[in-house]
Amino acid sequence: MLRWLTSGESHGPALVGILEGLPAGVELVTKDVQDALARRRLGYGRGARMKFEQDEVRILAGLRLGLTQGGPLAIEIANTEWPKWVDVMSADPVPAEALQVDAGTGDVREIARNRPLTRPRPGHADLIGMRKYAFDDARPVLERASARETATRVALGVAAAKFLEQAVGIRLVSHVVGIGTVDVPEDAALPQPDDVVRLDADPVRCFDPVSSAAMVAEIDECHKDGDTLGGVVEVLAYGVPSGLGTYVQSDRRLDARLAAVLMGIQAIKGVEVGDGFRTARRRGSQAHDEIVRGEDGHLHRLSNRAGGVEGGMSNGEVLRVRAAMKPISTVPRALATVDVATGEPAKAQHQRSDVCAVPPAAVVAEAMVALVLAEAVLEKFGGDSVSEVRRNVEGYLASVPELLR
Ligand SMILES: Cc1cc2nc3c(=O)[nH]c(=O)nc-3n(C[C@H](O)[C@H](O)[C@H](O)COP(=O)(O)O)c2cc1C
Ligand SMILES: C=C(O[C@@H]1CC(C(=O)O)=C[C@@H](OP(=O)(O)O)[C@H]1O)C(=O)O
Repeated sequence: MLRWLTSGESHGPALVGILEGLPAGVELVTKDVQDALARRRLGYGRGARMKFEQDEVRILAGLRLGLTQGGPLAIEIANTEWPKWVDVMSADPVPAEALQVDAGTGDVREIARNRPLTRPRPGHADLIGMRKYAFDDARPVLERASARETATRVALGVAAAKFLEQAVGIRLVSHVVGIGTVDVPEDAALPQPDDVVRLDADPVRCFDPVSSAAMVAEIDECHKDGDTLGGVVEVLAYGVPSGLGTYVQSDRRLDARLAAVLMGIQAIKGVEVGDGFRTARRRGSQAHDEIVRGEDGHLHRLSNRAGGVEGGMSNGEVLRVRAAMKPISTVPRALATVDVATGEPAKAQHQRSDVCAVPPAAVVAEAMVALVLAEAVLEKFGGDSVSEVRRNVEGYLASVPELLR
């Protein structure tokens, strides 16, 4: 059983992630996590915070001399901006003067940090979080609802991805297929895992240069208009053996589990497996992936519209899932709201924000797919060490009858 949990606030001293159930013997070093976190910070349209804030990674437990030990992996991601937040986010009570609106310095940023947030943003968690947890200030809501938390999921996802590659040969890659009104053409080439360097270099993590330029132009236009954008990301997993997940119980279906973790990412409002919504508009003869026996004697598909999942199980083709992200809710041209301290109409609170965070959402989605695949691999094959899992995978593949291969 693989399970994970994250903790931490957006402006707290550190985020912490725990991943339990990973076998021993996964090769992992701190730099692997740092590289993935750096990738999550990329993306044209990200706000000022991404420039000055640094993630400081410390692997606290579960790893020794570059190998997982079988115990829970604990990763801390400290925030270099913490000194500015020690009073506002202090775990223990602080003297009232420390929280006064300008704390005596006259610094506008400090005033903004200390001021109670009472003008909830439509589309963010502010209003309902205040109502539900009985807060008169949205600060605690946005601190935990913030997608800063996704840094932890990306860190844990690195460990899962390393396990998948080393034990099973599964490799993942993520990219952006839509921002605003710009979509990558349906017949555009799919990136391979080794294309990650090219994707990192693209301003919007898009594999199609023409679409990428149009996406950048749309972000520029939107920024000028004081507005924000969403889009669509895609995750591909190569080398997934068939038989992960099952049709026998709905909550054990691989597609259901992928959808749940993708929907669990902040601002994701839709998920597609394979051609998803496009498949729904096709006739059956154009929707499914016909089966043929190739010259090698093995069964092959003539297409992969299903995205590598049939009957809730991986079918051995490339796994392909998409997630749709709504536009950022902190809209600079602030939306109408009500100041809940006075009951008066107001403009929603806005200090700064990303204009578009679709590229980092792709990296987060990839991490979540890695975690679910690692969980499904361990469920199907079991094993307490990488070598044991590898042996079990090989044993299963060898046991598949000739005519079903
Ligand atoms: C990587 C990433 C970065 C985000 N950056 C911002 C941001 O700068 N400002 C903002 O208002 N929302 C941002 N969001 C979206 C909010 O976290 C999200 O809208 C909020 O949690 C409410 O979404 P929900 O209704 O899906 O929970 C970001 C989301 C992701 C995944
Ligand atoms: C810090 C990150 O993303 C943040 C996610 C976020 C939100 O509301 O989700 C709002 C922004 O923070 P702030 O409101 O402080 O400017 C983003 O910068 C990150 O991804 O590391």
